Amino acid sequence: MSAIETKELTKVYRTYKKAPGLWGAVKGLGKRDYQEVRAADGVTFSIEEGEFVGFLGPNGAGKTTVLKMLSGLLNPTSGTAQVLGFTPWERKDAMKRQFSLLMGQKNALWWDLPARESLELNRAIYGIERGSFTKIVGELTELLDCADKLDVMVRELSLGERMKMELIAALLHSPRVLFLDEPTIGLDVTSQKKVREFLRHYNGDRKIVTMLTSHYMQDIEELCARVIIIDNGRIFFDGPLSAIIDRFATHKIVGLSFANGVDCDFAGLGEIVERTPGSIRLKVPRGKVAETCREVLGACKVTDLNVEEPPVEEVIRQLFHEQEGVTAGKISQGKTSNTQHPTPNIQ
Ligand SMILES: Nc1ncnc2c1ncn2[C@@H]1O[C@H](COP(=O)(O)OP(=O)(O)OP(=O)(O)O)[C@@H](O)[C@H]1O
Repeated sequence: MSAIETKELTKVYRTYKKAPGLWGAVKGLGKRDYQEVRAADGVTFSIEEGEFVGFLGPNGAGKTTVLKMLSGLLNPTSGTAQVLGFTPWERKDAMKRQFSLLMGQKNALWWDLPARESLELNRAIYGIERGSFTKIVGELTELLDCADKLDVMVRELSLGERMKMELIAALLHSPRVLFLDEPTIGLDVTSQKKVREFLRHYNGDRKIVTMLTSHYMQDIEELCARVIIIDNGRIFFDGPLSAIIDRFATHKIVGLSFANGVDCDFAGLGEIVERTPGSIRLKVPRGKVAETCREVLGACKVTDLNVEEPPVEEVIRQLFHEQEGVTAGKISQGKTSNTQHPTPNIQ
């Protein structure tokens, strides 16, 4: 059995749509208009023990909603899910002891207490023995390099230090499944790197199932072999990160070097993305690479030529940008984006 399995998992939020102003409030007392938001729409996937999966999508795609259902914080509208054999929204203690959800935008630690006190509270809640507690906190603080911050009030910690403490709190009971919702959000580059290194080490060591959402592509590139991409509540890609380029990249980068400086006219051959006195890099549609290379070699004195794939980060950003354009287009045409669900046009 897979560690996580969902079938047609769907969540429809029903929200009250208030007309503006005082008159709107009065009218709302009598008749209410509701709007439906289909935040997760038939989400189906499975994740095996030990996998580290990136869960990607533009803002409002439905990532947090799915993670909340998998953590038992939300009941679905329909569909099923199993986490370590449990139905999450039944909120069984046995499941609670085996998973953790860390939300980068929310605090799990007491703001006005040192982190150590919150960890002590979690120790009592999970019934962790004093000896194991001391060992686990010692190991995690050493790995995250933050032992000297355990007795500082949480509100006095920097964002990066606080996130390290949040990670320790999330891992104190040695969960088998970890849901991370933007754990590096707002962190400086050094803290992001430290958190990534820690997560890689921890997952490698413990083979813990990890699902990670992040808007920082470096997190995904460095940590996740597999990615699931969601938009408008629907999954439209599930596979190896490396396959994203094959499937979605629309162009390649052709690099050219010249002995006597760049002396050719590149108009019409492709978009120039970089230019130096002796070289040029062109963004060329995938289907035209061979033809472009032939033309350039025939017309210019080229000393070196190479063809590169675009960075995966750029491909994903472009993908999301296009998706957001599609959604914005729908809104501007007067349609409600979340109640109409054509499969994204890149399926
Ligand atoms: N409690 C709620 N009530 C009504 N609508 C909600 C609620 N929570 C989320 N939504 C809507 O559901 C959709 C999905 O939201 P969700 O937070 O799951 O997206 P997300 O992919 O996590 O986005 P982000 O990357 O911006 O955090 C959005 O349109 C959002 O406005």
